[in-house]
Amino acid sequence: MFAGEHINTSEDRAVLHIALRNFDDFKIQEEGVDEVGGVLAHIKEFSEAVRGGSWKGYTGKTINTIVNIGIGGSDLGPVMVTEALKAYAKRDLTAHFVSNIDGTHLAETLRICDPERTLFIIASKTFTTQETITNAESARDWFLAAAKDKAHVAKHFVALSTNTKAVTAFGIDKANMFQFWDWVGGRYSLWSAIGLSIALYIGYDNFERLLKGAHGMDKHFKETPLESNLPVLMAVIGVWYNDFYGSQTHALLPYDQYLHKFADYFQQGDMESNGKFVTKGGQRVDYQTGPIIWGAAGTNGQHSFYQLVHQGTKLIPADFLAPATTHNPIAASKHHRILLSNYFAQPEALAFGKTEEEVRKEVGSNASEALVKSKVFEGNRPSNSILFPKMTPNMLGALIALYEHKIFTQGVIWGINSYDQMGVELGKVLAKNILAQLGKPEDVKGHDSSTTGLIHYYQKHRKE
Ligand SMILES: O=P(O)(O)OC[C@H]1O[C@@H](O)[C@@H](O)[C@@H](O)[C@@H]1O
Repeated sequence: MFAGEHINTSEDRAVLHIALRNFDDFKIQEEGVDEVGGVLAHIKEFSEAVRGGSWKGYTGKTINTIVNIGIGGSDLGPVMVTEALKAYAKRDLTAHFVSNIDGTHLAETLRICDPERTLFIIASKTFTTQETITNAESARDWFLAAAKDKAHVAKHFVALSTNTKAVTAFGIDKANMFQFWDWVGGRYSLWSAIGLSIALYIGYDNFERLLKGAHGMDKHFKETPLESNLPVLMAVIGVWYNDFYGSQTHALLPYDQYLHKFADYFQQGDMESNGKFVTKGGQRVDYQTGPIIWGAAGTNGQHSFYQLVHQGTKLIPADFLAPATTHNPIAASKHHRILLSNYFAQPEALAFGKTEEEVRKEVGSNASEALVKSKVFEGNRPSNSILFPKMTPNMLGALIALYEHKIFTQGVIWGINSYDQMGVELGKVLAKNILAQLGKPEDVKGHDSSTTGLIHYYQKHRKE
């Protein structure tokens, strides 16, 4: 990775998100790497103009709302990071994220936007993603219904993409396009121009601190001996439980409300990277690869799915994450102390459980055998605890990079390509074919009886 080799073999590409946060330490040769600084300067200049109020909308008003339109890697990173670093946000600037093709997502967002004061950020590496382009076109129609003149689009639409041709064809000025490169994978792109909404929301200096935090982890990963290398340790522990204990999933459990999108983010980061059954050499693997990633912010999960984690029949390794200091020490930090006492208690309970003997002592000799058994915790359930000083931009950068390199290391051990995503293609092709058949029942051809029946039902019952 650090040598710029084309480790994304199926697409013949280098994998260089590390170059986006390099700050001149590593020597990396690849086309575009020397343009990174220029794009960062563009992000800085633009975000400062919008935040400072010198960038004006078509009626001369300042921008108070940003709407990022993107999906997958062009959405989840900015969503997760802007939530995680809300404590650093410019509170008079609201950020919305529209991703779903379901018109409800855009319609409900536009309902609370003022066209005179809204900036749309069209985020798409390829600029061909159906959801994003359709949402962007509808947002432009909504904007022009108020602004009338197409020339005003330049003040309210910017693009983040590798595809200059498609961006200019959409009508966005080249000057308002923020470039990145094909060696940045979508799910590793929040460090690139895709992070523009982050810079707008928390300020460029904080965005740069995020990059520097990640860079620190990159150096740790590259230079630290394996036995004390954090991403490597997390990777091999994960492989151990996944491949030798048959655990199917891995839970991400942040005890920090600001990290409530962390599991969603790494659901794509990990599952799209390592959800592969074929090795780089084209062999079907005869071992398990990427786990199912899921989770929720503590303590909410405790009152929901932890029952199964503690006493179910599945082994669920989990990461518990928490900040020692909170940004919101309300009630003299009483909330945070309660939160952290739960954070400390859960891994302990999972590891050591509660024996039958302990239960008997607790319930007394009159309790039924069934009651005694139901209160036993077998224990020996594994978890990692990650405790950090505070949720700062720098810390978040390091934390994200830690997981990125864990995923990379696991991919290497499993011999798979963590940087393509062929598995998302089939559904896209089938949906395109079906879209063209939705008009009349007689157009519906070439499907199984279940699919044909469903489409016919829709055609009979739709009211448009
Ligand atoms: O940024 P664009 O090109 O719109 O892609 C958005 C997303 O598309 C999906 O199909 C996946 O391939 C993701 O990895 C990607 O992040």
